Amino acid sequence: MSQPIWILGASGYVGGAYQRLLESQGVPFRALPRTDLDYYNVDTLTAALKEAKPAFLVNCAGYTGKPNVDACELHKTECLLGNAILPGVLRQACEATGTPWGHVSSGCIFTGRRPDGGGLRETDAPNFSFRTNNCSFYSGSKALGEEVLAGADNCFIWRLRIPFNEVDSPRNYLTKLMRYDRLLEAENSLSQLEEFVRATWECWEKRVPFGIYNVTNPGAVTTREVVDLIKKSGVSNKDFQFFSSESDFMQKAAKTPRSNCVLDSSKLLTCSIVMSEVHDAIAKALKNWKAA
Ligand SMILES: NC(=O)C1=CN([C@@H]2O[C@H](COP(=O)(O)OP(=O)(O)OC[C@H]3O[C@@H](n4cnc5c(N)ncnc54)[C@H](OP(=O)(O)O)[C@@H]3O)[C@@H](O)[C@H]2O)C=CC1
Ligand SMILES: Cc1cn([C@H]2C[C@H](O)[C@@H](COP(=O)(O)OP(=O)(O)O[C@H]3O[C@@H](C)C(=O)[C@@H](O)[C@H]3O)O2)c(=O)[nH]c1=O
Repeated sequence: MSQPIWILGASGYVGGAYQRLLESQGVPFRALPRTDLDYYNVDTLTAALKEAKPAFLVNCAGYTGKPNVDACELHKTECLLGNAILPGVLRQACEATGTPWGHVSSGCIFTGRRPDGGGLRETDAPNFSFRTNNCSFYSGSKALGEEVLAGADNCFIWRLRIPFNEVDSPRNYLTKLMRYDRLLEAENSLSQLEEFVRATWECWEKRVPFGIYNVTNPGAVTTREVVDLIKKSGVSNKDFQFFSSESDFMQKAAKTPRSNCVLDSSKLLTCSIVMSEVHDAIAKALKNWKAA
């Protein structure tokens, strides 16, 4: 029998969804918190991988900032360690031991769309990063994390983007929109959390080629469209107020700019990994809305 899958960052929002998925599929796994294994130490991690020989490692560990990425502006060391250094440590240890693995990256290393109006692809260079000097510290650190993984053997880079599902929670994009006093009008790709983890797991199950994948629900949605879906569902009938512009948002509610972007997720589809259309996924979450 193959060895259990390892999950780093299993105690987090994304890692929790991974645990639920593997549990539901009866796939043996080990959740490895930092307190049990110092996975930032390349020698410690390499030795542990050599001994346990996991069939696959999923990296859901990273530094996101709480309640949102504004906090990364105040915790730059943690942010760099979790998002830029850690992927390099994992690469070194996984390459040394021949361990296949997947890394949860973020679509927030992009802004806007492609110049031709299409969604940003896996082949496009990040345009919201320290290199382009227009980003939040969080986005810059995630783009560095991808740079560190360029050309890595045996590695998937999965880009998640503003997760949501049907469970009311401060980490859920739908909850955030219902709780913020005022909203930023923007166009974005989003990832339904359970569809994201299922799609990433399918990458490994189907042995699709290693490399970068945009793991977002096909299509794009504006904040106003999401608000309309919320109202239509009856989950909230709040009188939603909007900022007059991005600079109004920056002045009144944010410490650092946000990435608003549209990703093209067709590469995933070419591997026969299907996610539902984004408006449908939001409507479904709202239809099944429940307390945490
Ligand atoms: N949530 C989001 O909106 C999005 C998240 N992502 C990415 O997904 C990954 C997981 O995010 P999410 O689950 O939301 O994050 P959480 O903060 O909920 O969980 C992250 C987990 O990472 C581990 N960890 C390792 N180093 C650190 C550190 N320095 N500070 C804090 N936690 C650390 C912890 O697990 P333990 O203590 O068990 O080791 C923690 O539970 C991150 O890489 C993030 O960049 C990408 C796009 C959107
Ligand atoms: C603070 C704030 C945000 N917003 C908008 C901005 C943005 O479009 C959306 C989410 O912004 P937040 O500040 O809540 O979340 P933020 O921390 O920017 O979320 C990001 O987290 C990291 C971990 C990622 O990787 C990103 O993909 C994304 O999910 O809500 C408002 O409308 N009003 C507000 O008052």
